[in-house]
Amino acid sequence: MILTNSTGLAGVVAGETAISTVGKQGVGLTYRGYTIEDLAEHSTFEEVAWLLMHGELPTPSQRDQFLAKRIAQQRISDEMMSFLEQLPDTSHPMDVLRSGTSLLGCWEPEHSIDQQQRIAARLLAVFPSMICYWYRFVNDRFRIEIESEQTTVAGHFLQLLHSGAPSEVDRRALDVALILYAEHEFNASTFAARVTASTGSDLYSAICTGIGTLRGPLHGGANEASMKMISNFTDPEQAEQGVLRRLARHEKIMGFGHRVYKSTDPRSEIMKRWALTLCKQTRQLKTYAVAERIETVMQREKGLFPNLDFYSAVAFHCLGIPTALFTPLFVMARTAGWSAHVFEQRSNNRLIRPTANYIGPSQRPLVRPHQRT
Ligand SMILES: CC(=O)SCCNC(=O)CCNC(=O)[C@H](O)C(C)(C)COP(=O)(O)OP(=O)(O)OC[C@H]1O[C@@H](n2cnc3c(N)ncnc32)[C@H](O)[C@@H]1OP(=O)(O)O
Ligand SMILES: O=C([O-])CC(=O)C(=O)O
Repeated sequence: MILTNSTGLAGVVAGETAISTVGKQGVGLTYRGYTIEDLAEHSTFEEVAWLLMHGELPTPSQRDQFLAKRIAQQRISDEMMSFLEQLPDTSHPMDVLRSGTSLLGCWEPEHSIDQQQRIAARLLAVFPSMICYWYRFVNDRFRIEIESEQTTVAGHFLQLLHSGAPSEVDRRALDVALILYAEHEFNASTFAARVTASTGSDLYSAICTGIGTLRGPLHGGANEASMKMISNFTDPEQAEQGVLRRLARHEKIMGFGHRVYKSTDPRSEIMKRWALTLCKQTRQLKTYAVAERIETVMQREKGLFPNLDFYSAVAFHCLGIPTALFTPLFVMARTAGWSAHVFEQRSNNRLIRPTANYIGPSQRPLVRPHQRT
């Protein structure tokens, strides 16, 4: 038996994957052999989702069919709308997505593994509709039309959120963020989803597992937490003092550090450029300056670099996206990666069930209730 005392399974190889490489020798990211830089420059989120779930980039006709299917599958039923309207206004949008996924699993269950690609595509198409319908109902008391002429997830999401077609720059900025968020090897939520899949469970359950695991601030919740922190500061000097005070209290600064990358997160460099473009466009250069100063202070004081969540938060903010919807955007993208991992797990499955090193009391006689003090 192999025993590891690595807390958090750091550095432990927990399986094999052909989907992505993260930080080989501490740097770089590829999806199915393509670098993240090439994909972010020349591809689209829908092509990347196809690549992850099918293993190869789509041909032009496969891509067009996938886009057409996305439009056909973005609808939500009257029952779903009525369910969303009944949720408490105070619900966290991640809880809304997790519950919506569960319900969809009741209404459109996965009866056999042949349906897995169709269900994954349906989830990718329906999440923007689900979250925007709920968000606009709760905040504006307005029942939005779910149909839009947008062919992409990014365009559809922005159109439903803002009740108007996004500019091409805005749509592409979100599209690139979705590409960068789509997949990341055995991160916590993907690994959790694979554990669920390994028991022979259905795809909806694995996605619910992923959403629940992603929600925490040490993982996907960090983009929301980053923005809340950035918003506290009105200028770079105030940001520097604020971060120094937090570090002195041994607090973590959300959006910094990574388990696998050692010197930089390659996705952050791409997202930082988009954040600058969007901050210029919306005249929010002060927000960008605050973010850059936090980056400088973290590098100087802790030798830590921003991860994807940090500048994504700045970019999403400039796109007019409410902070509470930042982590749901991560879900919309990572559903492609989670699904690809579930398919891969299923294709060569063995129950994932490690063992624990027992550190509790040694065997002892039962103390009867009247003897307990
Ligand atoms: C897309 C994503 O999900 S990326 C991750 C998003 N999460 C975050 O941004 C949350 C903030 N970051 C962190 O909490 C961590 O860096 C993690 C969870 C990402 C990685 O954690 P681990 O590999 O377990 O590193 P760990 O938390 O043990 O940190 C190692 C040391 O660096 C410090 N450190 C790590 N990240 C940070 C941070 N963001 N702020 C301040 N200190 C930090 C820790 O305090 C610890 O210091 P110590 O050795 O003096 O106690
Ligand atoms: O890989 C990780 O641990 C976290 C991460 O960056 C991701 O899931 O995108």
